Amino acid sequence: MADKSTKGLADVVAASTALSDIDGKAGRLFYRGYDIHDLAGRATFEEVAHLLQRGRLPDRAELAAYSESLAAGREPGPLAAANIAEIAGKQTPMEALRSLVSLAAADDPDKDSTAHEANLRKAARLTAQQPVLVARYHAARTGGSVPDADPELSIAGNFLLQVTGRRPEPRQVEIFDECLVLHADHTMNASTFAARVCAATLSDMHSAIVAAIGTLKGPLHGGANEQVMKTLESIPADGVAQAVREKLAAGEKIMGFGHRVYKTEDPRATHLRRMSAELAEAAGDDTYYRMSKEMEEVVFEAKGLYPNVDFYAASVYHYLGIPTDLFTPVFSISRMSGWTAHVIEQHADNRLIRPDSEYIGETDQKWKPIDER
Ligand SMILES: CC(=O)SCCNC(=O)CCNC(=O)[C@H](O)C(C)(C)COP(=O)(O)OP(=O)(O)OC[C@H]1O[C@@H](n2cnc3c(N)ncnc32)[C@H](O)[C@@H]1OP(=O)(O)O
Ligand SMILES: O=C([O-])CC(=O)C(=O)O
Repeated sequence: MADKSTKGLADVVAASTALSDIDGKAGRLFYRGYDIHDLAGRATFEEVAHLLQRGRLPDRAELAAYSESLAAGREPGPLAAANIAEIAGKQTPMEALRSLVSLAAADDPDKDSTAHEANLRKAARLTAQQPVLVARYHAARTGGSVPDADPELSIAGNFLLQVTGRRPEPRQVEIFDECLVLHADHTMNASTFAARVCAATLSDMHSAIVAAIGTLKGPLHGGANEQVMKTLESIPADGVAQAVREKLAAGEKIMGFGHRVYKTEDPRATHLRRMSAELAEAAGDDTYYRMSKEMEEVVFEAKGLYPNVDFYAASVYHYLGIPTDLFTPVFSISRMSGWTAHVIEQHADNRLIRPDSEYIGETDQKWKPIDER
C-alpha cells in the first residue's frame, strides 16, 4: 500500500519517451530533439508526423512514400462512412470522432495486430482519416458536401478545402499547417497518458486513440480552445478587463491560461499569437486579436498566468473560417500524429501501467445483513 499521493500526478515521471521533451522553466519544447522554434513554419505537418511515428525527419523519397500512404489510407472504412450522418445528428464533434474512430477500427486491414509494422500502417491511416472524418461530420450536419481531396494539397490544405468548401489561400494553408505542427506532441499530457495506459494493456491502437479523444475533449485539456472562443464572443470588445476581473472574482478559471508544466510562456503560444495578429490584419478586423492581447495582460497582472497553446489557437482558427465547435477536433487532427507515435513507442517496450492509490476511506467496517442497515 502506498502512503503518499501526488494530486493529479504532478511532477510524477509516468513514462520514458524519445518523442518530445519540455523545459517548463525555460519555456522550450522539443520533438525528438528538434526545437519547436526550428520546426514551426519550416517543417510541414507530414514531415513532423513522420518524425514522430517513424523516428526521423524524412528525406524526399521517404516523404513521398509516407504521403502516398496517407493518401491511400484517407478514406474511412465502410462502417464509419455509413454511420456519419446519423452520428452527426446525435453527437457533438468530439463525441462523434470518438465513435467514428471506434467504428473505423472494424475495417482497418491491420485490426487484429499490434505488431510494429501494423502499428506504423495504422498510425498513417488514423492520421490521414481524422481530418476527413471532421469534414464529413461537418458536411453531414450542415447538409453540405465534401469536395474531393486535391492531390496537390497537404493535409492542412485539404482540411481547409473540405471543411470550408473553398480553396484556401496558400498563406492560410501555411499558417494552418504550422498550427498542426505546433500541436503534434506534448510529452505526458492527459490524452497521451490515457492512450499509453490503454496501449500498455496490449490493447490495440484504435482503442488507445478512442481513450485519447475522450480525454482531449475536456475543457481543462484540448476542449479549452473552444471555450476561449466562446469567452471572446460573450464579452464586449471594450469590456475585456472588467469581464476577466469579474470571472476571477467569482472563482472562475480563464480558459486558455495556465499550464501544469510551463512556468513561463508556452513556446507554441508565441507562434500562435503572431499568426493571430497576421490573420487579424489580413481580415481587416482585429477585434478578437486585440481582445486576446488585452485578456493576456489582465490575466497576467491579476494571476501571473501565461496563455497556453489553446489561447491564441482560438482566434487563429476563427480567422481561418473554422467553426468554433471544430476547434478541439482540429487539435485531435494534429495530436493524432503524437498519440499514435506514443502507442507505437509503448508497444515497442511495454510494461503494464498500473499506479498505486492512497486509501482515504473508512476502515474496520462490520458487515450487517441488509435488514439491519
Ligand atoms: C492543451 C492543453 O491541455 S493546455 C491547458 C488547457 N486548459 C485550460 O486552458 C483550462 C484553464 N487552465 C487550467 O485549468 C489549469 O491551468 C490547468 C488545468 C491547465 C493546469 O492545472 P494544474 O496544474 O492542476 O493547476 P491548478 O488548476 O491546480 O491551478 C493552480 C492555481 O492557479 C489557478 N489557475 C490555474 N489556471 C487558471 C486559470 N486558467 N484561470 C484562473 N486561475 C487559474 C488555480 O485556480 C490554482 O489557484 P489556487 O492555488 O489559488 O487554488
Ligand atoms: O501538456 C499538457 O498538459 C497539455 C498541453 O499543453 C498539450 O497537451 O499540448
